[in-house]
Amino acid sequence: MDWLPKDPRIAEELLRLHDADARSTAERRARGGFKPEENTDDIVRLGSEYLALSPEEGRFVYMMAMGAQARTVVEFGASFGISTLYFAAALKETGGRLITTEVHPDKCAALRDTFARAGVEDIVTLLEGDARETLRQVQGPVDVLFLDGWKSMYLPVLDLLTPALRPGAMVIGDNLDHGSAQPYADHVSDPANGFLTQILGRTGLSVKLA
Ligand SMILES: C[S@@+](CC[C@H](N)C(=O)[O-])C[C@H]1O[C@@H](n2cnc3c(N)ncnc32)[C@H](O)[C@@H]1O
Repeated sequence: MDWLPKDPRIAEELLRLHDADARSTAERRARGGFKPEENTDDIVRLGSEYLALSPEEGRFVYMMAMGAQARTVVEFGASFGISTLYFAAALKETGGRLITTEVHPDKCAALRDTFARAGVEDIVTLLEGDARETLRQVQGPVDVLFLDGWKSMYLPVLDLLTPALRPGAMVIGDNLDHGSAQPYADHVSDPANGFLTQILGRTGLSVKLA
């Protein structure tokens, strides 16, 4: 890992989580990977899977939050908190806050412990439950929206939060190579819907037009 956020408690938690993710991914590969019917939006079955950002992707979302000098970031899909901690590191520097979401109860319990160890409880609010419901309470203006929950829900979550996004807000959609993210990719790729979008590898980077 060539870079980690400078905050020592966040860096230590990230090292632990990346290591645990690598072990869990190796075990899954040894079992033959996901079976086609497992690679679905099945919340309970994937409750022990990290499905997390790589260190490079984590650095990317940190850079986006820092570049935007974000005060409010919203995350759809925390899992065990790897992306969450990269955002929290940036927000510690910008003086901002992060609202994150997770539906799996075991993951929510683990997240609360992680946030305490990393010392970011005052920056991060975890909304436990289905983000399509819990995010209804978000007040704008939102500077950065990160989409990394189940891909078929990207567009409903974006629709829910679009009124709260400030002009120029950034929307980062991970894994747009998944077929179920296509309705979202089509929506943000049409400027008539109020976004300009660049696809970088499998990540969509969109900006909300004024
Ligand atoms: C790809 S993982 C997120 C990985 C995480 N961003 C990271 O980098 O560590 C997707 C997560 O979204 C959660 N999720 C899926 N649908 C959800 C929903 N409707 N509401 C809240 N969380 C959801 C899943 O339980 C899963 O933990």
